[in-house]
Amino acid sequence: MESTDTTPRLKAAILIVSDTASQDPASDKTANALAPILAAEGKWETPAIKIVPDNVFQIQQAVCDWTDGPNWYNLVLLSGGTGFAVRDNTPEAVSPLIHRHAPGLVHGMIAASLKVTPFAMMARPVAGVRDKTLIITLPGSPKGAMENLDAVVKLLPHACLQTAGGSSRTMHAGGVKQLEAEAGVSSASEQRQHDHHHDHHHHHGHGHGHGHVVPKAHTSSADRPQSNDPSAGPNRRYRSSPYPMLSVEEALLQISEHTPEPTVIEAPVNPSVVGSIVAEDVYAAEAVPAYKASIVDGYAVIATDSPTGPSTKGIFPVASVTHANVGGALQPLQPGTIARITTGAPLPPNANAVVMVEDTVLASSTPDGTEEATIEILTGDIKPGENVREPGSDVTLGSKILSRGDVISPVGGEIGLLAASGIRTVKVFKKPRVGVLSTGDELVEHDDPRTLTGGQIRDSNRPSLLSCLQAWGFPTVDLGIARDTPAGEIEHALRDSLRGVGRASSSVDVIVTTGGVSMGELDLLKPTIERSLGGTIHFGRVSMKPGKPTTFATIPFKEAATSATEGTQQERTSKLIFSLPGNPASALVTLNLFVLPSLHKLSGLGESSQALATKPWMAPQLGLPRVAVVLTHHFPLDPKRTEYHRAVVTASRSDGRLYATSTGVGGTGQRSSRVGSLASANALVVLRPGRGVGIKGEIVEALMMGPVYGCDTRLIC
Ligand SMILES: Nc1nc2c(c(=O)[nH]1)N[C@H]1C(S)=C(S)[C@@H](COP(=O)(O)OP(=O)(O)OC[C@H]3O[C@@H](n4cnc5c(N)ncnc54)[C@H](O)[C@@H]3O)O[C@H]1N2
Ligand code: MOO
Ligand SMILES: [Mg+2]
Repeated sequence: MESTDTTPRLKAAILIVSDTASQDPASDKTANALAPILAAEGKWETPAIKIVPDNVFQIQQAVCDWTDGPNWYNLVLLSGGTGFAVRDNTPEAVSPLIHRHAPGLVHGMIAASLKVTPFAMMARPVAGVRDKTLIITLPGSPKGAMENLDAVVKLLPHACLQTAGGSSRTMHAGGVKQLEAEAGVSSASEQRQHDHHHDHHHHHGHGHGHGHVVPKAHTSSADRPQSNDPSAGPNRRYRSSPYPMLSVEEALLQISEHTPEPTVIEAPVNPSVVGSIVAEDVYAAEAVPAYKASIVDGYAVIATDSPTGPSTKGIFPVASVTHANVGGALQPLQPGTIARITTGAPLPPNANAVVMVEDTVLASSTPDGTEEATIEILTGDIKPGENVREPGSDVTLGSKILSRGDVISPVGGEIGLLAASGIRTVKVFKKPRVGVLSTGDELVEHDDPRTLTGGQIRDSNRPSLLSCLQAWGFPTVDLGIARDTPAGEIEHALRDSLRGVGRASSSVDVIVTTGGVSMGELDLLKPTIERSLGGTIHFGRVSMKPGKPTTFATIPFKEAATSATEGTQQERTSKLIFSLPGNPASALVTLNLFVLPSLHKLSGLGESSQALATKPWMAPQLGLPRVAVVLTHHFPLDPKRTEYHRAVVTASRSDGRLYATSTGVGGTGQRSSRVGSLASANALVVLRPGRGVGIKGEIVEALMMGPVYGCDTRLIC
């Protein structure tokens, strides 16, 4: 049936899910069987076709390529992987992507297949809407796929138009009745009854309620807690967190275990490499100095050790002049003459020492009066080698100048050494790129000039977290604000940042989000990570104050890696996501405590142990430096959670110790909503849980977030 109207055609895509066909595309017969069924309707463009293996992540990525972003398709059909075999996981891949399920289509397809074979009972199809795209899974066999598509194909244009936001009035005018007639479906009112009848198929709650068994941390994936299903509604949400409460140490261990090894890049020797860790020992490409050089401004002479040799004392003709950067070959110095020389300039051949200009006087000038003719040297005990740098005496050609694990510090010493030794590029560990996303319906850009209304608040987490990350030297991407509603906005923002589209021009390695990790019905991060992105939450609660609901997860991710020998190839990696609490002090404290060590590991700081042999006094340190501090007053203790109390640490000049003073005790001082508790703070004082207070004068551990600027004036410095 050829279409005679001129309305734009709908876009369809077919994803063949099959390990076999992905190895041998010619073995697939289903795509070619399905395309003519769509073509016969006259309403579809020629479908796009792609083949992937039975791999959840690859299926999801292929579907999202067709549903997300500006080039979305009206219809995505998947074929294969819907049965009971172990590798059949298409429904598991597609379900989390669906925002609104369409069980009617599923019933329709199964009913049609049951007329042909009872095996239809073993099909597990999924259908529903993601954004503006209708997604339907079909069986893998050409025959089964055709039967299923035949059962629903007449409805699809109408369904897709509604999905895409078309008005039902214009669509009705365009012939929904005709479509219904063609499809042989019931009238709209009958359809409503039908839907109602089958409504119980919506919303599969997981049945975890109060009193469910809380699994032990990280035994097996089957034991892992599962987040709330947000679509189940607030009356079905958990009333106690399913995530085990980890200690900070256990949480750090999880982070260390799941943070990938650092990757190596070749970087130019310039300020952009500061803060990087050297990945391969570096050997001097040039000697420093490359020639015999003067250390002072004066006169190059021929000195001798022999008591009977000629003295350097006396009047000598100035035979030549050498400046730094002298061009061409130097004339050898003749015995009995001297050569004027500047600091750093090469000595002429035969010269072996330099007399400082301060140890000489002018004896005579040239006839025109402009130049030195003879100079009197006042000292007779100049030794060979005096005031001379031998070639390679600062850096020997080929000697090791930096070791794997060394930090290229902002002090400038390492950059200087590399530059001096003729090193133009250096192998370092790649600094991770960090994306920062704020979540929450209440958030307003901090610089929005409008007056806040209702429950609106300024987004203070994003600027504060981005500033902190940049100050640590990591490249950052501002991922903006994702709203809790409409559903899917957080998921889209996370997917885009992983794929390097939208605000992230290239893919980020680590995502930091704030907000939405606790127990509220709009706390969507955990379910989004687990259910929509197929991620694994390694912890979702930590026994600490502030920061209790801090969440750490990995998301499987496949990215193209280019290898010089094999061209572009696919490589499986995972990305890290730190979902920090929304309370501003909690967000900043947990960024310092949990995100920094992971970024340090990704940057190769853990490799510094290699450099330890040469620097035994320096233990490699991931995360904030730990020091001992003396409390200048009583600090209240939390009975249950370890507290990271924001404090100003100062150094005493009199006893050399560090002293900690709280940024605010009592009242609202350390409240996790009060970001002001971090203003002026340079340390987190670690207070283990207990009764009463940490007593004035007690020595406790503190984590240094910033430099020690002041000395403690109350402590006699
Ligand atoms: N029933 C329970 N409620 C809460 C618990 C709990 O265990 N049981 N934990 C509390 C703790 S502790 C924290 S911390 C917070 C964490 O909250 P969420 O991570 O879920 O964050 P939100 O609910 O989205 O927001 C909390 C708070 O922070 C403000 N916020 C959010 N984003 C920003 C931002 N970008 N800039 C500034 N402020 C932000 C938000 O407006 C809220 O006021 O949960 C407790 N609740
Ligand atoms: O643990 Mo929350 O971060 O205190 O308020
Ligand atoms: Mg919340």
